[in-house]
Amino acid sequence: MTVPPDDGRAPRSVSPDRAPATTTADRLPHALDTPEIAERLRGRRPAVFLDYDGVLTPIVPRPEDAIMTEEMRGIVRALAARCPVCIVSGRDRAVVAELSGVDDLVIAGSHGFDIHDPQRGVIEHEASRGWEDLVAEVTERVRTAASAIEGTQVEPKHASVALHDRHVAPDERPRVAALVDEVLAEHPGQLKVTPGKFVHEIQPKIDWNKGKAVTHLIGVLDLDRPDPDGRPTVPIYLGDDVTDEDAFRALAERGDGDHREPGLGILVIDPADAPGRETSATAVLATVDEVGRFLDGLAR
Ligand SMILES: O=P(O)(O)OC[C@H]1O[C@H](O[C@H]2O[C@H](CO)[C@@H](O)[C@H](O)[C@H]2O)[C@H](O)[C@@H](O)[C@@H]1O
Repeated sequence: MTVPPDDGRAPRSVSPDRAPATTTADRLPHALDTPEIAERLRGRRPAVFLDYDGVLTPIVPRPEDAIMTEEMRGIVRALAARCPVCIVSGRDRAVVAELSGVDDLVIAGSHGFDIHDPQRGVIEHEASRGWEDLVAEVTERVRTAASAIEGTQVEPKHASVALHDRHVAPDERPRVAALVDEVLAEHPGQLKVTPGKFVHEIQPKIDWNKGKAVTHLIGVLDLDRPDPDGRPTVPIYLGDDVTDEDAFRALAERGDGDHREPGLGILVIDPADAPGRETSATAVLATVDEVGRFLDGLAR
């Protein structure tokens, strides 16, 4: 295992019994270097949950250009032939299916609000519906107001609206934040905003997130039961964003005093870019290429 430089704090381990609740990105072991991950998976089956942007594709200037490469597609398909694989994205699931070119996987789109399994169809849950009119109204409001701010991009989604400001002049970005605050204030208690990479995600204020979606999927897909070879399942979640922390936490909390295998959270980030980033992940991968190598290793 790679041990970060000694600064007086205990080094981070991927072993669940010694893992603190959170750490910082620069203190995480590297997922390709640590034998502890292979150890945790020995005699067990992985179930892999994959965020899309920043994990399966690099972050690019325009959302519509984040197309998964043929190579990554091949790796994901090979992995899906060996174990359960689901994509869990902030994007709409139809968009994930289109950009990834993979339509035979379980996809939890719209931050887990909209889940679909090619075998079971739409997977219902407590946050599946009831917010449609609110989201439609807010999308229109944001679209109209954002047209006055140069460089904004509005991405309407199934259960949210994303207001991108990557191409807004830095001194104009406070106007975007003020617009988001205004919209939230117009719907007291009904909306929440989740931060992302140069994007404000306005969603219904419902206690639902990627962590809850992953936990729900583990139940629906019956992953807490041994597989046909009698192996227990270790869920693994790979993500790069703040919204992925809900999933890291959900997996870290599993197995605490119950019969289930605790999961592994893998943060995809170059720790040099965000050394102080607090995380509940258990290991790190620095790039999308490293994600490919890690998944390729799991698929063999
Ligand atoms: O949960 P994810 O699959 O990671 O999706 C998060 C958001 O990703 C997209 O926006 C981000 O990636 C774009 C392409 O690299 C980039 O141009 C943008 O600046 C990023 O914020 C997507 O457009 C959003 O809807 C997702 O919620």
